[in-house]
Amino acid sequence: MSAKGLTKRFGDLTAVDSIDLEIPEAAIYGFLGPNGSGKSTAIRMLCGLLTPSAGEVEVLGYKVPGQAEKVKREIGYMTQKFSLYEDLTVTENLKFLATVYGVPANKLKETVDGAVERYWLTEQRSQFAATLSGGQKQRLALAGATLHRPRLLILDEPTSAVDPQSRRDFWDILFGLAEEGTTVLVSSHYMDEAERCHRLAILDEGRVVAEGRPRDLIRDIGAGVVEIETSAPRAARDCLEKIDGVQSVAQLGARLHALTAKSVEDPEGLVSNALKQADVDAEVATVMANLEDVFVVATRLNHEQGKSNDAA
Ligand SMILES: Nc1ncnc2c1ncn2[C@@H]1O[C@H](COP(=O)(O)OP(=O)(O)OP(=O)(O)O)[C@@H](O)[C@H]1O
Repeated sequence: MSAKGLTKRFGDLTAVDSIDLEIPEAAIYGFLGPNGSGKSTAIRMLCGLLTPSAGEVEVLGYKVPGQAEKVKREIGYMTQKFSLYEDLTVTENLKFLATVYGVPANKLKETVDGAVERYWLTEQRSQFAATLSGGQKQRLALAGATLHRPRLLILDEPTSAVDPQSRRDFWDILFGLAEEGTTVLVSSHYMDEAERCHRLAILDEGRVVAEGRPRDLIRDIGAGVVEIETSAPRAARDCLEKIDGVQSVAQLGARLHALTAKSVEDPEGLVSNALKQADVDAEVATVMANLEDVFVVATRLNHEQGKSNDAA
């Protein structure tokens, strides 16, 4: 599927600003970005749920917005605030949804049983939805969103509020669906989740600021990444933020990551000398970037370009 010049304006606000995308089929494609960066709006336009202000989309062989109605029949959609009937059991929920999707009566049992098994809900099949754990509820919601075997599955921040194991289980299921040919669009602000996508677009203020396979984005970050381990992170940060060539300093767990400009030839030396001069005890090492670093560099560039466009 592809998008060209896709734009959405809400009054004065440009929520999605002329984005171009090429999304491979049968892959998991991620949208990563902070709150309000336009992920949901972009995804909703891509699958025909929201009419663009400008631009064109080609999806599942259809043109959007013209053929949006046709696309809608072939998508499964699950958002963070999925709704289940809490006072119906797992199988009753699925039976109800299958009926809504128009699964014929003689196929209902087979469809529901298949979903129960595939989404690891066999033990809970007679349990009321209200009594399921967060991860089980989420699998039930996904089972519901895929009962009609959609070719395109849209997941809008699907794994907020579930634990890491449930998140991993959920992703195992997604990989299975993609292998069978489903295209999955997923929005997230979790880096670990974004890292699992086959490809991803990083959005900032409605623009695509980086796009590609996670490992390529990491390899091509265009910045030096220096990891700092210290018992005085605040002092280290204060010191490094004043140094020319250091573009940003972010705390990642117990460590700091300093990102240095492309032009800096010896990032580790620069950081290490600055800390020594400021009397901050620290261990310093050059490390591979991670997606969070990529995200920081890409959004920073976007803001700098925005500022220079404003000044021009
Ligand atoms: N129907 C609407 N009317 C007016 N403004 C809207 C509407 N939908 C979205 N917006 C605005 O468009 C911008 C992008 O919103 P969007 O929901 O696409 O961001 P997001 O990246 O998905 O954010 P989040 O991670 O919080 O879901 C926001 O500033 C939001 O307030």
